[in-house]
Amino acid sequence: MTCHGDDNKLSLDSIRDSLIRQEDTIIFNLIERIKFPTNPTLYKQPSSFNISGFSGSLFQYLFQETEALQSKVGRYISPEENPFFPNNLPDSIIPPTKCTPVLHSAAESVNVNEKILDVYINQMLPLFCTEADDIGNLATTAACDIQLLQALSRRIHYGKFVAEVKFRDCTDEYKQFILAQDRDALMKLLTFEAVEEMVKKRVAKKAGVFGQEVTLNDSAKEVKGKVDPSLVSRLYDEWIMPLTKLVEVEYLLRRLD
Ligand SMILES: C=C(O[C@@H]1C=C(C(=O)O)C=C[C@H]1O)C(=O)O
Repeated sequence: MTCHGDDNKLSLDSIRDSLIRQEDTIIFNLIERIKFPTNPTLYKQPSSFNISGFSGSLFQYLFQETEALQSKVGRYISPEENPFFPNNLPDSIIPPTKCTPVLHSAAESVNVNEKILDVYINQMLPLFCTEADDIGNLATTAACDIQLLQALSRRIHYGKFVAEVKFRDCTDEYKQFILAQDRDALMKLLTFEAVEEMVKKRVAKKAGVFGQEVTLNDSAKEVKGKVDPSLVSRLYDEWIMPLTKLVEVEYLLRRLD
């Protein structure tokens, strides 16, 4: 994890630049995941496969084991990373970094990964993937899921950094609504519709560019891209940005604790 430099360099522009760069990661991981069908067998609880001592789905098993291994090598030392299965994670063998904490200590209690996982399995996958099982590629499909879910989680929980900067820039305005525990007022104050419109347009454009088939035959006819740009824009509009703002509100409500 890179330190966010000294606090003076922390700005809304620098945070937004990171969100823009994270669009690439999300779109490329989405393109990789939708190579496979929904693979409902992966997420069926309890699993139709015999996983000794485990009652969840095959996907939960794979994801929990992956997070446990990543936790051992320090993934969750970074305030940018939030686990999907935070209970009983093993300690890191890597010592904590010497970065000056940017976020309020209450940031650790803001985790919307349960919502992210629910939306992902029940709404996103059926929207982007064909409904079928591909039993021969369960592990590869799950690996794509984990990469994409961690990219989505990192982006959505970046809302903590956005909220911290907005709080520092307009402390008095935010303080009055935090003390009143006024969620609606906080949501209104932190929302920038013009920025959201640019995000939706930019991710659609990126999806079109990143999803292109590249050939050496210049006369080849235009083929359908790997991912529907309008669906990527909808992903941001209906889930990613609202969940990011939810993280912002939840963080702000705890900012004066
Ligand atoms: C992330 C921000 O806060 C809100 C959420 C946005 C998003 O999720 O992309 C964009 C603008 C704001 O409505 C921001 O102001 O940049």
